[in-house]
Amino acid sequence: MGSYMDENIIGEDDIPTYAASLLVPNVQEMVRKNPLEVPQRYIRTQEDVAKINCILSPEIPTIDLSSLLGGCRDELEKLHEACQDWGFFQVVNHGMPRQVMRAMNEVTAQFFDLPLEEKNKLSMPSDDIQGYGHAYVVSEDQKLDWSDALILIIYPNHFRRLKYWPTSPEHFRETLESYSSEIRRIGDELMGSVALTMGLDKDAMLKLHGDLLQALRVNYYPTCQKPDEVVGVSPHSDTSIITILLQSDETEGLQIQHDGMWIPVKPIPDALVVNVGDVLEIWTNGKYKSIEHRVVTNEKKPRISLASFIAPLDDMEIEPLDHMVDQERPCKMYKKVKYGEYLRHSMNRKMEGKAHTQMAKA
Ligand SMILES: COc1ccc(-c2cc(=O)c3c(O)c(OC)c(OC)c(O)c3o2)cc1
Ligand SMILES: O=C(O)CCC(=O)C(=O)O
Ligand SMILES: [Fe+2]
Repeated sequence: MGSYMDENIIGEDDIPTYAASLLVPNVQEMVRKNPLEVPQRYIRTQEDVAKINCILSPEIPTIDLSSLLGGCRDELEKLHEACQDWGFFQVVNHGMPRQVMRAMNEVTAQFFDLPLEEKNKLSMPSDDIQGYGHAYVVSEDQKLDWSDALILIIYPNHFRRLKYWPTSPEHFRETLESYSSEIRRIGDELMGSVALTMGLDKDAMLKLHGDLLQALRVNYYPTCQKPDEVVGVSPHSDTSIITILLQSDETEGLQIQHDGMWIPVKPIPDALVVNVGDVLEIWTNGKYKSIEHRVVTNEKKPRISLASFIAPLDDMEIEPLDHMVDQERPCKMYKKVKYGEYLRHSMNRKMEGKAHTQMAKA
C-alpha cells in the first residue's frame, strides 16, 4: 500500500473531477465575527425545520461487529433488520483503537480552530469537490447549510489530491492515514456481513465492486443563535454503498427519517454510525433503504462529524441483483446506471432529500 508520501511520484491526470459549486461564505467565520446574525439565506421554512413530536423517540439498532465476525446468527439477523427497517445502525466492538478515534477528533478540532487564512490555503476550487469549503451549492437563491466542510478522497491512493490535506496540526496526515485504514477494514468487514444477509458469499460484494473509492467529509457545525430556523446539513440520502460516521460523543445533531418522523441519533461513546447508501438500495432492489437524514444545530456547542463514504469507482455499473427480484418486488425497480454518472447527476443539483435517486428509477 502506498502512503500520503507518494505526493511526488504520482501525477494528478487520472484523478476524477466532480461538479462545480458556487462560492459561499464561511459559516464559522460569520459566527465568529457576529454571533447573533443569521442571514436570510440560511433561514428555512417551518416545514423544512419541522421537529419530531414524540417525547420518547426510538433508538436506532446497535450492531456488535465482533459478534458478527464470530458468526453469530442472531447478530446477522439484527443487521438484516437494521438495513431493511432502519437504513441506519450504530456499530460497537468494531476494533478501532480508542486512541485513533480520539486523535482523529483532536486533529480535526485543531484544524477548524486555525485562522481562516490558514484553512483557506486548502480552499475547494469552484470546479471540484475536494478541499475546504462547500459542495452542492448550485444556485444563488438556494438556501444554505449552517456548516463548513473539508472533503478529501482517501482511496485509491492515486486519487489523493495532497494539496488539500492539512499539514497543520502537525500530526493531521498520519492520524488521518491510521483512521482511514481502520475505516476501510471496518467497511470491508461490514460489507462482508451485508453480503451474507443478502444471501451471497461473504466476499461477493467485494468481487462485485472491485476496487473502491473512500472519501471523507469532515463537517463543522458552528453554534447558531436561531437553531430552530436553520439546518446544519439539508435532508439527503448518501450516494455511497455505505457511509461510516464518527460523531462527537457530546453533541447531538444527526436526525434520520423513520416512520414519517425525524429521529435523533443519540451518540454512543466510541460507536460508529453506519448508513445504507443509494448503491446498496439499488443492488437490493429497494429491500435495504438509503434513508434521508439531516443535521440540526444548537446554540451552545459546535459539532464536528467525520463521514467516510465508501463507493464504487466511476465506471462501475449499478443495477438490482437478479435474486433480489422476488414476490414482494416482482420487477427491477432501478435501471442500470454508471456510478460516475449517478454521482455527478446528484452533485449537479441541489440535494433535496432523495430526488436525485429518480435518475436511476426504472
Ligand atoms: C446536503 O448535504 C450533503 C449532501 C450529500 C452528501 C454526500 C453524500 C455522499 O454519499 C457522497 C459520496 O458518496 C461521495 O463519494 C462518492 C462524495 O464525493 C466525495 C460526496 O461528496 C458525497 O456527499 C453530503 C452532504
Ligand atoms: O454530521 C452528521 O452527523 C451527518 C453528516 C452527513 O450526513 C454527511 O456528511 O453526509
Ligand atoms: Fe449524509
